[in-house]
Amino acid sequence: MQLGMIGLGRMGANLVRRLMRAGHECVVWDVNADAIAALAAEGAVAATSLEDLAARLTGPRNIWVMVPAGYVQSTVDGLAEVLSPDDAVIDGGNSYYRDDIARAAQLREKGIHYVDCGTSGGVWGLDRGYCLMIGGEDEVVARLDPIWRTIAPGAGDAEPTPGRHPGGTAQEGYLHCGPNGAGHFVKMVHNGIEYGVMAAIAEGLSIIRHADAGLHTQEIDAETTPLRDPQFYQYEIDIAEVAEVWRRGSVIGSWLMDLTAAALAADPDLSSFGGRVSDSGEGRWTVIAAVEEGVPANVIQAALNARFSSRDLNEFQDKVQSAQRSQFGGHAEKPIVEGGAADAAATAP
Ligand SMILES: O=C(O)[C@H](O)[C@@H](O)[C@H](O)[C@H](O)COP(=O)(O)O
Repeated sequence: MQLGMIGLGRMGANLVRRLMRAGHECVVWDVNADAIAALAAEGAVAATSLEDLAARLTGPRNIWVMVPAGYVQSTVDGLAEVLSPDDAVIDGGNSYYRDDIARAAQLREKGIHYVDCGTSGGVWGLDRGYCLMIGGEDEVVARLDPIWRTIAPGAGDAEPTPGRHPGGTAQEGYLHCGPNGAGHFVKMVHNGIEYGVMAAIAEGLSIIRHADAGLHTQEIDAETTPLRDPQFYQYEIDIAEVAEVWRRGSVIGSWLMDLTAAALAADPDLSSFGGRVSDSGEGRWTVIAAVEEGVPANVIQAALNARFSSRDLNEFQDKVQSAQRSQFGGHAEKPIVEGGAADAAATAP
């Protein structure tokens, strides 16, 4: 099948490679001419502009957009000018589902189809395949089935889910979730879950890493809150090895655990990271949806807040709390002791 690809960054380029490996023809365009040339050298058809991309595709055209979030709308606007009725635009990025609904309506006025596709798998997807969460009209989603089937992982050697009625595409790694926006809605929540799982693994490993706190009590001067029971925190446990053993048959073994173990094996102290955890919006949107639906989402919201705190966005409110303690009790902030127990108030009056 023929597909146009706009945006040849890590995700877009690897999608093209995976499609070409399976014999699909890809016509590619990017603002970066080097990225186009690299894929052309691997067999893709190079386009020189949006107009040229459209001219090189046979109708009805199918064009996948894989550009940074801030460029999706301008790309859709540009495509609206060069495409024809029954052509289809697929947004494979992490767009907000409400934007999908608006973009689908915008293109529908010209008879152009819009499909939102949450694409999970990151830089590993070229070989592992990408999990696809799709939103759009039935007919156009069905027409793109050869594309979904190629990009998705397939059933592979995963055992069928016991008790599940066989059939459908979910077992192949792609799912038509509903009308426009539904694909990105499911991907949004997927990423919210991702925040929670990541945070839980990170917190657990940090608790184990600090299980040596009782060995450092002598370094803590009288100004700090003492560790209440230092005899219970005498463990120097290699967390890289813990992450590794958790990969082997444990309940919490997962791809995120695999990646965590790989990161710790490469750099046990994670010294190349500053610990300021970014976010691209998906967690915020998940929490907004949860609030608007009235659904408790304690874990996801806490994980999102932890990301904000990691970037010192809590700094002023924490100063306010220290000021309040100072005001009502004359309490001073205690110094932070490297390697000591967290400044718990367990023994403080
Ligand atoms: O499923 C995936 O492959 C990932 O979720 C992918 O989509 C991306 O790595 C996140 O969007 C990062 O999101 P944050 O920047 O919000 O952590």
